[in-house]
Amino acid sequence: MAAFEEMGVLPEIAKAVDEMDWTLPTDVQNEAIPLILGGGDVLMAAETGSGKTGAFCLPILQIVWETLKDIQLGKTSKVVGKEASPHWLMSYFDRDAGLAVTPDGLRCQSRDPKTWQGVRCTKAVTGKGKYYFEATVSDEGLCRVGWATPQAALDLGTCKNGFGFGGTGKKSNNRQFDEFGEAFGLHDVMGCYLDLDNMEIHYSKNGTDLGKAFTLRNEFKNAVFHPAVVLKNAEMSFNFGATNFKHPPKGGYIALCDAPKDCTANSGVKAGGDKPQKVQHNAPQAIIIEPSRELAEQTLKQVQLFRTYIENPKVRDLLVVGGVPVKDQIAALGAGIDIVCGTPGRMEELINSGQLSLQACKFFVLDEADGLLKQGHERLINNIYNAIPKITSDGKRLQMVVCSATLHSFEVKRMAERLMHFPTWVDLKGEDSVPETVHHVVVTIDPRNDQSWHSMRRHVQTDGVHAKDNVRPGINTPETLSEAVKMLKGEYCVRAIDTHKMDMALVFCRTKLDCDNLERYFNQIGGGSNNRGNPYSCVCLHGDRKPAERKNNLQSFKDGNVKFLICTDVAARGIDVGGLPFIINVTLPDEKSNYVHRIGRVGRAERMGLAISLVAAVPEKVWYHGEWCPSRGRGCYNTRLTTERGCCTWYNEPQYLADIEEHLGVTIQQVDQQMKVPVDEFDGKVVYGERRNQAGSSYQTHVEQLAPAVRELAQLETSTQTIYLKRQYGKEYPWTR
Ligand SMILES: Nc1ncnc2c1ncn2[C@@H]1O[C@H](COP(=O)(O)OP(=O)(O)OP(=O)(O)O)[C@@H](O)[C@H]1O
Repeated sequence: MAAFEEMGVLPEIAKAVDEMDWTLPTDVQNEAIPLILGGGDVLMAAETGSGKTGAFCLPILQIVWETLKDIQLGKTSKVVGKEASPHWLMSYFDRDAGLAVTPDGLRCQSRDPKTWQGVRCTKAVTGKGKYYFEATVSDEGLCRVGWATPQAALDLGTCKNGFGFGGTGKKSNNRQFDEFGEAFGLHDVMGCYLDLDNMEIHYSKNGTDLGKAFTLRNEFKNAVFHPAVVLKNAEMSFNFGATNFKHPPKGGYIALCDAPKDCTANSGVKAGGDKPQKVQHNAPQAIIIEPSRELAEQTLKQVQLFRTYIENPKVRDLLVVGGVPVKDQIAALGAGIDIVCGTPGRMEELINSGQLSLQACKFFVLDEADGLLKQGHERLINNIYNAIPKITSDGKRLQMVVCSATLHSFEVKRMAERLMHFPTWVDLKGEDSVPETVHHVVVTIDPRNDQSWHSMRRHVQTDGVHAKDNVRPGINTPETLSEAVKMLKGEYCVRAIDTHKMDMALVFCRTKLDCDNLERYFNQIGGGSNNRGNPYSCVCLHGDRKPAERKNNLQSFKDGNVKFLICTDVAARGIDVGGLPFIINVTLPDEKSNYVHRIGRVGRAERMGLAISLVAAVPEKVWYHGEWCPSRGRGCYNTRLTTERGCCTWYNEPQYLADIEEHLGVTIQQVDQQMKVPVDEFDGKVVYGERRNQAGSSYQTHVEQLAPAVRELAQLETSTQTIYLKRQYGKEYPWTR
């Protein structure tokens, strides 16, 4: 049996995985897949390129398919068993689709803020007797509780057959709402009394009698009465008498579960029966949120590969990202969708407009969660979370999966504590770390020592922050040195490419303008963008490029049509380019976790990779357009500092480097201006982009290194034995000499 199947993965999915050449699960997959399949919340904090995407997509796809299969068959075996249960439970079948019932049948929840969602009990009383049950408000919201005949509308109290008492202090029957008792809310225990001998319905609140609410007309003489509730964005728990009541009834009332056999009736609604569960088309089972369009596309692609052999029913997925016409997404939602993967903005738009319903959602995934929080999406995450029913419509608990290579931030932990349900950390290192397959080095650029910029005839166009300053060789003002850093960085970047004969690399710049300038420079020195032999052929990926261009550029880089992808941090997280050998950081990110993500674009799936960071030894003045900048950078020439209401700041790279080193607990290897990486510095000679050589090329040097220690050990062993023999036998043996 294939390794993935042994973990409980469906054979159809395992076959697809096999065809992707994934013979063994990665460590994080080994831990996370069974946890998610088992129904747990998971925080996945494994390093970049360790296979986290598969670790959540695969089990989610499997559970979504299994649920669809159950719906297709009109039942789930577990629930059918419950419906036939001798106990008094809220019904799985006799309910509105947007209301969820816990597997024990004693708690109901609806998270639909707009419509009422109702449910009846599996059992009922009829004929004679006085019966009691308790309903406790276990989460804020609107609720109406009471008694209903099988003919009643699930929206209790809106037809003649349903009798309800609502939290606003109103009783209702046949749409007539009248003041009664008093309002009730969170934690209040409502006593519901049905007196079939005197044909009356009473209520109590926390043990205090509120009096008679209804007198039942003669037509109800032999009617069947089920406990019933209707909720709007609320939750109630029920006790039909299986456990001790909070406020035991007086006056001859008995618990419903003690009702004599001849006075009880069962619900007529069964699985696949006259009221099949409605499937809401625009209500997917899984919502996956990604911080960028590219990442959302990539994750959905993974789902699509996994579902290659999944049939009958098929699992339908949808990409929900901005920058493309929303009408296609609405049409797809209307036709029926099971898994939605997208970016926060468009997702919010569709949810708020009611086009995307969260009623059937059972998986809420936040990929690159720390990135989403840093982008300011906490409010949106909370809103979505609050709108999803915490108990899914088939009685299971909502599962949350949160992942990133850098999850160890206070914000993520706080969010996890608030939203997740006893999450398990799948965290192989316990801290943010760099995979062994990533070699990372820094090159210091010091224009005071390297004065080649004095006589540069051609250089990358700089970003213009010093346009109004007097900068020229010979005066070592901070502004001149800053301008020199910008000029030198272009040269060092080209030198890194030449030295390592790079023909595929991601190049990270700080701003969109820096990306555009570097792209132009690469094309200039390489003979133009149309030159097929351009050794520096490149495209850009950043937020100012149109979605279609971004998509094409990423694809042509992945396909090897261009050698370099010059990008901002938009491509730092998650982007997976198979076997990418190199990245260059033209400027270090000011956010230390982004360093981990950027360099993690190499060294993925056991391939070796090299990351070179160019670090200025002197401060560099750079653009910093905040919300105070009216154009947010476009055509902005305000070169004053932010402290003077301007849009520039001094960037201190040595400080950022120190922060990154402290965060990772390592000193990053420095290399000289020629950027040669010593071959024995890491684990022997490696070929970047190729698979990691576990014992191959470095084996020889290992033997040489260990030989003296082994010789010493052998000598110690000999002398120990000699001493033993001498002591034991008191004379020298010839072979011990
Ligand atoms: N079991 C496996 N066997 C072989 N390759 C795998 C396996 N799992 C994942 N991969 C490959 O490893 C690469 C990295 O996987 P993935 O993109 O899921 O990493 P990640 O942990 O999400 O990284 P990041 O933190 O950068 O987003 C992908 O190319 C993927 O196809």
